[in-house]
Amino acid sequence: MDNTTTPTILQDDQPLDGSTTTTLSFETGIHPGSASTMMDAYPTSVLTDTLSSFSSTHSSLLGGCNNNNTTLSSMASSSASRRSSMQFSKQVEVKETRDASITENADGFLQLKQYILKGEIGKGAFGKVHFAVDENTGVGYAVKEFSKAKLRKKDKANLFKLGPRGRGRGRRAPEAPNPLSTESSPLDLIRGEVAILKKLNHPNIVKLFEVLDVAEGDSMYMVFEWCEKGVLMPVSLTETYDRSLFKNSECRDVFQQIILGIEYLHVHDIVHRDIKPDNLLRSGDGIVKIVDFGVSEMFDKKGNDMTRKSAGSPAFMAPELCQLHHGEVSGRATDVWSMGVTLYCLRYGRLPYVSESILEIHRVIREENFIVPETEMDSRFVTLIKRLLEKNPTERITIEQLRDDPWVTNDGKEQLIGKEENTKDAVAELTEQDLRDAIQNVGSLATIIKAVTRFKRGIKNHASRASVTLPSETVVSEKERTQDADEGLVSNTQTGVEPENSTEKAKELLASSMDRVALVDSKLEDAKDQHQEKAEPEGYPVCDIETGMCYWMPADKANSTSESEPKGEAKVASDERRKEDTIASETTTTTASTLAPASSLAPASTSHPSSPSISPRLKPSSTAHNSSSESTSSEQLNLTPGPSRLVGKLSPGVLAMFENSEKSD
Ligand SMILES: Nc1ncnc2c1ncn2[C@@H]1O[C@H](COP(=O)(O)OP(=O)(O)OP(=O)(O)O)[C@@H](O)[C@H]1O
Repeated sequence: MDNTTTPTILQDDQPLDGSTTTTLSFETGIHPGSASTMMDAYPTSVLTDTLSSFSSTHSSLLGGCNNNNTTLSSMASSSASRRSSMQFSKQVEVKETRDASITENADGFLQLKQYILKGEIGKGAFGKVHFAVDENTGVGYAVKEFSKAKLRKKDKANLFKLGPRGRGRGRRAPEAPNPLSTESSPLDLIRGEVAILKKLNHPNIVKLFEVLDVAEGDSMYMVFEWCEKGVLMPVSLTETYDRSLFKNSECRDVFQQIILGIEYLHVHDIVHRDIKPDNLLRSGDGIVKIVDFGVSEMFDKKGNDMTRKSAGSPAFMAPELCQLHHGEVSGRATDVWSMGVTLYCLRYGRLPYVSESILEIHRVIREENFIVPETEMDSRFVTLIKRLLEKNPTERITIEQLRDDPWVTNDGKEQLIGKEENTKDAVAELTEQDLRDAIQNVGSLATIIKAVTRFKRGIKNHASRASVTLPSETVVSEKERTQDADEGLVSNTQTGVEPENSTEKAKELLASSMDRVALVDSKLEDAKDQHQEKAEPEGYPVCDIETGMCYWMPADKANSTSESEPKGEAKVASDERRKEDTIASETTTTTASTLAPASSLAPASTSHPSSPSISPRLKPSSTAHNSSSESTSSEQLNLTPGPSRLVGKLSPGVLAMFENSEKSD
């Protein structure tokens, strides 16, 4: 850890670099209406050739940009208003467009609906960020592009890491059924993030206006409020340099805005989990905007913020997250830690903990203490930063306590607006209406119910083909629900089943089953890749969804139950994954004892403690789902179960049914 740099600590009105002129202060006007606006606002590294090519020739278009927030106001007035009352804008409806197209307009710019993409202003992990102007209104936006392929890959990786409930960008509570994750549209890959952003209406949180999927091609887009002044400050993860951008008072003002934004999130049971200067942008009038809710989490139970998940940037991660198998931690407390690291960066221009490698930085964060430069003269700041970067999360300062902190309030002279006013303007909980809207966005309710019905029918048909006996109670209720769903919600009411219950159940089942299918698909894809590389004999991958192992099944061994010795297996599931619920546990309670006799089904012994139950997936001709396989026995279907109760649940029949249902829907 470097401790050689010694930032000069300055009084309230002095810039931290000790200079008398401010190079990038909030008062420094970045004037809208010319391409140089963006040149000033963004580090040159993120401005690409694309941008420079349009800057001179098309400045008129940019000049037409009519952002409401580009009126520059002084820092003093905006911070004063933040302390008395804040301007909460009206909640905007987030539009979803699923069949957008992207074309080149007469001026040579790409056009996405009414948005003219003027140039690249940044790069994210999943694609570029463009500056765009609405051709009708002249308002500027930041349009974030996502590669669907990259998102899918990440989503599948998340399935293994987190289980089906914790997938996607932006997550809902793990225990909650997630009707938003049915992935019937590519937009569902970002639905968690969209669902969170839809709920939020706060001056310090970036606004989302529209999400668009371009059916042809790999891209989809999120249209955000344009934060004209770009990132708050660039932070190097390895360098220890002094970068003095903020006056002491500016530093306080920025931190106050971060507190207000995070308080708003926390009160509404959302943790951001990736607070860092990179994710803090500024609008034209210097208002701090928290962005990037890609790893954020929304909790269903009021006040409960315990999570097992790790997310965020290593240098900003709380010590309790910097260890394997860390168990449940408070999401709110981890956000507060990241705020502490961010404040340290703002004040001293560098990170409190630096290291060349992730493992090392985790160790440093866990075990070492940061250094407060000797030149620091404000004891209030020293006390505050120590309370923020307190290693014990239960002793760490809370947002509530931050409100009264002497440095934050400048000894009470610069109080924050009240908590009630700050947090009033949000939809705190997902309502029934929200769920309905979300479902309508991924397809009509009828389609969902149809898909669930087909799925359940498939399970039942398959179960009977595999000599599986469903417990009578389950069979009856399955039958009832199937009929209900077949006949629509009206007949649900007629049969005494509450529509909501039935719908909820349907959504839950569909989400769970689609998760399961995605899981198997992704495992099979990995296994296929591996074996293609090794030039294995003709065959196909099979997957044991119980143990999470994938195997290569040579074609000639396909029907031989005694030849199912795995080889070349790829271990793909974690212990956590194995603990995840299963389709069986939600739909039927098939047990090993209800399966066909072990003699006809049991595989040869394997090197694994739990012998694999192998379900062929999209197997070529001999066992593919076709009319002849409809009536085959479990043996012919190559259901080679171990003790798993899941045998037969994800066989070709069920999977093919899903594929067909996806196509037809
Ligand atoms: N709303 C916005 N207004 C202006 N510039 C933005 C906006 N959003 C992003 N940018 C620019 O694009 C860059 C990349 O942003 P983005 O959030 O995509 O990156 P990221 O942190 O890698 O996120 P992710 O991991 O979600 O892709 C930012 O650093 C910023 O320069």
